Amino acid sequence: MIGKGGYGVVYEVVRLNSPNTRFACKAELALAHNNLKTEWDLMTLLKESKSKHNIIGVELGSERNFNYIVMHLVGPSLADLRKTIPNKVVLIEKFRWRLFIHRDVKPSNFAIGVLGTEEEKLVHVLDFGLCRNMFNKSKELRKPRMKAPFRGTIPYCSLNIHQRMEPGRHDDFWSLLYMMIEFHLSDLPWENMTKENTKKEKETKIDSLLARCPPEFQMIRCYLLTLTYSREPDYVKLRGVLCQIMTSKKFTPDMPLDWQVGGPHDSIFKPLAAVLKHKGSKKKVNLTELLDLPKPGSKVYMDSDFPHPGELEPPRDESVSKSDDTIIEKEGPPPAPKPVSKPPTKTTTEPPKAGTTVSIKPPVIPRSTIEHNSLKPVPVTPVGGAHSTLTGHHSQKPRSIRRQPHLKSGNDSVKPMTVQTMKHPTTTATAKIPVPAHLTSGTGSTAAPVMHIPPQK
Ligand SMILES: Nc1ncnc2c1ncn2[C@@H]1O[C@H](COP(=O)(O)OP(=O)(O)OP(=O)(O)O)[C@@H](O)[C@H]1O
Repeated sequence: MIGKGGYGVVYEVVRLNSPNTRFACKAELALAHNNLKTEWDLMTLLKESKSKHNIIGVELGSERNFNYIVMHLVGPSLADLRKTIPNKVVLIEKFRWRLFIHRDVKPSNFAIGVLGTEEEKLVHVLDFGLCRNMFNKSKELRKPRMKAPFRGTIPYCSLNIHQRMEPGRHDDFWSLLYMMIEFHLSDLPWENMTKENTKKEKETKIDSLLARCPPEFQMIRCYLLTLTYSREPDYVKLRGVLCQIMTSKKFTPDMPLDWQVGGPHDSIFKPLAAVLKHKGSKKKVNLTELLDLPKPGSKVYMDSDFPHPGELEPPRDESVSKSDDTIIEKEGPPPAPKPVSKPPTKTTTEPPKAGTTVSIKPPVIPRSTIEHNSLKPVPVTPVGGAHSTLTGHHSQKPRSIRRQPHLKSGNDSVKPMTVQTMKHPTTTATAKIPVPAHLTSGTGSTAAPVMHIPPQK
């Protein structure tokens, strides 16, 4: 297991007939709304852009009460890196969304490429389960809903989202700004607070936090305050300000990154570098080309280029929708998983046919010694492999809220989980999947979920 989110688990997997090539497999309990299908559709769409920052999906499938995606493996997330690197410096590369908003921008949803490969210089965006298309079929901006259900992760969501306003493109940038503050100052004061207290802190602490950050952070904040749902962010301007932070810190694209050989923390990361092949490792990555930093003499953004809070009241968003093409996203408990008809009684020890199965555990290198018998933080000792979770503190990460199961109680903590064992139908491989308690109690099925990855067509 290499990652765990609020709704599923991510494993490093290998195809049995080619055990040296590793992939990642994200598995989730099948609910009425298949988030992994949304994620898959986005991956497919992004593939067209041929951006090196995309994660390539290999297979989408479902088996009994699980859905899964097999995708290219990446390295540690920025959340993992931040916990590992003492002075917590991370570079943020460019990214731009044209049609979709992510709605869950946070450090654990960005990951560098596999350590020790060319892609360790890239940052990939993960987890498209909450993405939303801002445009309808006629390519018009969808009308904002009067009230939008809470989606995202409390410490990183914007104040608009706290107020249940329709999330827009600027809200992803607010989350990015909170992330940048966190990286710069080591933490956010509201990290473990309730939703209500987090909102208050975000309202009252932002000035004092920004006073301790590079001046460009305040510029970004002032600019974001002028944006609304329908006002498209000026990506060139925002990128210009981000690049300016790089230049003012004297970072250059050819500098070794913190985790690279020759970088300030290579001794921590060297032992974790890739020892096995993974898909995509042959790509060459030229950061100078990719970052395309402004040439000397280009515009330098000043404080005066941005309105100050209070100087420009952002206009309220225009009309809200009465009934339009907006997908109705309900807030409230998710439906119980569909009852599963009798689990198969047939167990066979026949060897799997070549190319037809994917093992749940990589048989080549033992990664960690996690026993998922509770959701308490489990110490993980990385023992090798291209990717490492580094700290193993998955269960402490702030989790995304999709269809929030516990809103009525006003409690923002994550629901406890129980463990179900996934048995591979044709081999003896098993893996334990933590399952949120609200999905196993009551009318839900208690049958052990079974995961079988069908042959690739
Ligand atoms: N392709 C991948 N390769 C390697 N690790 C991955 C990959 N995809 C996800 N992970 C790891 O698994 C973690 C959880 O994945 P993801 O965010 O997609 O799950 P989630 O259930 O949607 O989580 P959350 O509730 O926190 O949003 C990530 O932070 C990352 O460390």
